[in-house]
Amino acid sequence: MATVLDDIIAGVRVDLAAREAATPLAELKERAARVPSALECVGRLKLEDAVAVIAEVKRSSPSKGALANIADPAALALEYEHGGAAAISVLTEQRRFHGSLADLDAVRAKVDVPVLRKDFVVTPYQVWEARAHGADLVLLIVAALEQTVLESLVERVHSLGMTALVEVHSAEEVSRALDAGARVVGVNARDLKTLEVDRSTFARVAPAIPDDVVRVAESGVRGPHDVVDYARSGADVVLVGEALVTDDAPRDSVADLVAAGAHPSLRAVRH
Ligand SMILES: O=C(O)c1ccccc1NCC(=O)[C@H](O)[C@H](O)COP(=O)(O)O
Repeated sequence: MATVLDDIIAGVRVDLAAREAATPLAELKERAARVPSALECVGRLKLEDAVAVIAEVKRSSPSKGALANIADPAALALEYEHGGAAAISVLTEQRRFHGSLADLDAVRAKVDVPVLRKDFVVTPYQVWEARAHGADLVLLIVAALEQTVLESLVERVHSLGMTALVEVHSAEEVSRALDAGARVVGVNARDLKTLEVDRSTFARVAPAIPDDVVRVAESGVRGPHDVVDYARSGADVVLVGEALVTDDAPRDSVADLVAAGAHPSLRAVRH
């Protein structure tokens, strides 16, 4: 039986075919050559004494439906940046998340911190698109990719100067991510088959991620206490969407998460 992830990817492939027909790869490559180089991300995400926050621009989701009417994604991203976000995640998938490459362009033009293209990337064309639209980071989901494809996509992301955020759900997938050359690994608490969020997934899976790799806890952060819990389980970074887009004061909320991640009581845990 097809999973939610399978359905999402089927739609992504249809939309991708239309974009490939409209914009040849050669044109994308020319555009990619004209945009500023990708920002270095590993150092900005693995901080000495604090948990970094990646704040997400997320209008809608398969699990919750419509979340927020984000008329100006760049303005929201700027609020996040002013709140102390280390990077901005922009969902570019259209059908289920109501995102777009135009959102990525708008955010890229507004903020100075790294920008993540958050999508269901299954071909090199989408990696070139990410770079052509100014992304610094690209999400690659292990569960969505054969190992040889994952390896070639990680290689392509890194060869274009970007950083792959390789998403896993189990220790076995961590091995695959590391074999593929991941330097940043995200453990998603959301099961992409059932859409259930289980925050304890991070604590189970993170020990399989070596210390020199950036550990990202994705999904399920409701507030500062979840940042603290993820940090105690070894997170270097938290990636937060819903809690921020449904908040009236996203800048303050990001600042609260950043402050929680920098709390002195976490220093002993992180050393
Ligand atoms: O959010 C969903 O419903 C979803 C469903 C299927 C695949 C991916 C999905 N979300 C992508 C994400 O990983 C989250 O947007 C991200 O981790 C932030 O999560 P949250 O803070 O819980 O919104």
